[in-house]
Amino acid sequence: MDEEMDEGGDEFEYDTPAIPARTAFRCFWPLTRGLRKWLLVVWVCTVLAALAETEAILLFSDLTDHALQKGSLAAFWSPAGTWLGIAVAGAIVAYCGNSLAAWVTERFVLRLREHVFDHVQQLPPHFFQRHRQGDLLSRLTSDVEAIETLVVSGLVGAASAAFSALFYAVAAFWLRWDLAAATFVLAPLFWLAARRFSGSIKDVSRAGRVADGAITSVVEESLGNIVLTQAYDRRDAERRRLREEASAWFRASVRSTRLNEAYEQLVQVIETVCVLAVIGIGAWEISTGRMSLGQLLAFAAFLGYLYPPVRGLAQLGLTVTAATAGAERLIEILDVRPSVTDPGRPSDTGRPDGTVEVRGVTFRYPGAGKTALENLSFTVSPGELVIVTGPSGAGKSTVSKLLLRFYDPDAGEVLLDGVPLRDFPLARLREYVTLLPQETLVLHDTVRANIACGRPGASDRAIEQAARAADAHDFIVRLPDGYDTKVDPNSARLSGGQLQRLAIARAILRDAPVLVLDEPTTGLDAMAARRVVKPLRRLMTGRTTIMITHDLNLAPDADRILVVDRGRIVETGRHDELLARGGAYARLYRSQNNAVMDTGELRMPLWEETPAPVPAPAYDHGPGCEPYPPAGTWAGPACESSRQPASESYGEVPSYLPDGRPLFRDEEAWPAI
Ligand SMILES: Nc1ncnc2c1ncn2[C@@H]1O[C@H](COP(=O)(O)OP(=O)(O)OP(=O)(O)O)[C@@H](O)[C@H]1O
Repeated sequence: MDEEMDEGGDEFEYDTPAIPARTAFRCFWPLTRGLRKWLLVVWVCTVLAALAETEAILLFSDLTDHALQKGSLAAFWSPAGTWLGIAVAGAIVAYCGNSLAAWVTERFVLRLREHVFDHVQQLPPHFFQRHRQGDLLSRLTSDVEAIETLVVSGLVGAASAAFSALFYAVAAFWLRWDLAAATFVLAPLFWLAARRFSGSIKDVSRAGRVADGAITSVVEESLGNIVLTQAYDRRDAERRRLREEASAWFRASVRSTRLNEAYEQLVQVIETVCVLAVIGIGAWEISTGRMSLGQLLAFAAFLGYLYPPVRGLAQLGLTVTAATAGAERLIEILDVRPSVTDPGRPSDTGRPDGTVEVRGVTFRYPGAGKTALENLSFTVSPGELVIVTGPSGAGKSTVSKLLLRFYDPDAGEVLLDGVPLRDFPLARLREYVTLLPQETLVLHDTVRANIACGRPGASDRAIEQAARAADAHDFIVRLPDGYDTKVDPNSARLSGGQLQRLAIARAILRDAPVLVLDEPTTGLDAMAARRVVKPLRRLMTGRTTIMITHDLNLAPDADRILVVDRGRIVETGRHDELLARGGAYARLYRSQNNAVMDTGELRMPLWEETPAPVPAPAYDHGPGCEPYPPAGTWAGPACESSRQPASESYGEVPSYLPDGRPLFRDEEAWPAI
């Protein structure tokens, strides 16, 4: 991240705050809307199943005392029949309840995942720059499942366990209240044991989740950079990185198992103490004739049934505590607000003509120390091509982010046909303003779907016309399945230039009145860049185009060029005017011409370079700013040889190619589609 980020602090880079389970539960409970009646049914089923068990135990006591002890078969049939009936009914109820519980649980997970995913998709670009992708993935997958344990299974489990425990306890008290009271004295031991372990289990589970996210991040980053890894033989370094994160996960995982196991064994011991107490007291009661064997066995059975829910309740506390660690990580993301939202009262203007006005815009990235744009103003009329250029870090891409309304300016306004962007519903605004970003974005889908996402529902004919206009049709039909060939972001099947032409076809199909092109030829080799220029021209025809670029080959065609530096416009004019002025643009242009040739024959022979010792005049940004360019950064050594008085070198700028073709608008109009 940039220096200013460090100065300003990072709004996303803090430890995940600890949240009590109750708060986490309240945060996600609203998502159970519509499912709550089913939760109630699940709960009723659980209660009925517990009632059936209770009745079965009482019947068992009856059978022991009347059929077994007295050896009477006649006393067997009636309670046995009732028992069987209750067991079958209980089984059906339990089956229905458990199946319904699984349905409710999965629906909740589905809903939660969509909710978080939808939220994440609205977050501003800097959120993704400051969060590791792998960590986000882990939050969207395993942490989402953890919340389910907290909200749905946790709730149903707690209610079922509480009611089962209550029934068995009431039945035990009903059988022998004094014996029950004696054993219940030991019940708090379960609670004490759970309490003793809960803090450590939460810590270890939090550490495990963080490590899990880190592992996914390392794997994701490493595979994403596989060429770098292999070319620089970074396998050991990457393995070490993975090992570090995996070791953290290993430690957390082993510790978690140890804690859970220690808790389990402790509970077993407590249970044994309780059972022995019951048998001891029971033996004494039978010896004094105050209790029958059937009663003692039934009592022991109730205890046997009572402990799992009591234990479950205590265990549930631990599970919920562990799940809270996942909830904290999700809440941290859900608390990040999107930087822009739909207007309360959207403007109802129709399709705009495409006049874009940036009026006195100042903008600073959230958490950044310095402003990225400072009082920026310019207007682009429908059909005009304006190039925004300038040195790296000047604020060019930030302009594109404001034009697409990824952010709102801190001061000033961006307007489309005189209407502030914040008054357009976001979906409509992005129909009117199309971005062709620097990195070619490809969906994991067919070529056809990749183009069609410019205008969902477009006919095959329209898709093909767009592909033809983007000079993509020919290579598409040569693909194994033509338009139905699957491509993906890492596809080696298409070259950078082909992917770019696919993106152009998509933009042509979208047919927006305003186009924002962010470095459309950057990263392409000379041949590929040349093949992209024609389709680009077709795309731009008749639209308001704002092209952000370092590559000044298209500059002669621009109606205006804005040179931006440190967030301000430092020069504006047409290509030839600016060259003639001999200021920042001229130096930029000259430095580019002296740099690596990147678009081959597109580069125009603008002047004969004659070495001259005259230093380039410094550009003054105003009070407090360094002269432009700062020594040694702007017009580097490559420019030294070509510095010369502006009037001499840029007086006559050719506007035709050597072969007589005019620069840029040299094409026949492309038929509209
Ligand atoms: N997400 C961000 N958070 C904080 N500062 C940022 C962020 N993105 C960019 N900046 C800063 O804002 C300034 C303008 O950045 P911007 O990306 O607009 O420059 P640029 O002119 O497009 O550069 P380049 O030509 O290298 O792409 C730079 O100082 C940059 O460090």
